[in-house]
Amino acid sequence: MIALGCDHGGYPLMKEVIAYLDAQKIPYENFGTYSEESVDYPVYAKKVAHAVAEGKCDKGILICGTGIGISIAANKVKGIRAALCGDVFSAKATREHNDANILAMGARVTGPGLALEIVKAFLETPFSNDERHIRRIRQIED
Ligand SMILES: O=C(CO)[C@H](O)[C@H](O)[C@H](O)COP(=O)(O)O
Repeated sequence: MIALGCDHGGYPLMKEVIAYLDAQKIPYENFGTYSEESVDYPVYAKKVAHAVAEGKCDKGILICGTGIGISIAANKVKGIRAALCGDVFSAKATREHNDANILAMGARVTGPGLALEIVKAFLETPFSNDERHIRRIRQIED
């Protein structure tokens, strides 16, 4: 189950992400927002981060205008490793190396074609389980 959240700046891209998940039959829970009416991104970052940190959802996708504010907010929740990605290499690497559990993107930065490739890479790439990466993740947690 994928937890979804965005602000008004991220909403146009979130619609594309939802269409992609529907087409791929990937289950999700949408925590909003649900329109382009102005809202505050920390509200949605918190909902998605808690759903992931508490194990109700396996991973999350957060989108705001740049992806910066919403990823900063999500990373305040213990157990969350939110990665702002604007390219496929980073999306793959953050799964393999950081075991990132939330993907953040910027709808005013990244176009929909690339964004969906980033989503695909993030959702399909497993954590490497490499000892050095496990050690570093533990250091982040500490
Ligand atoms: O938090 C952000 C910047 O780091 C996001 O891009 C927000 O979506 C953005 O700040 C919203 O801006 P707006 O002028 O209120 O639309």
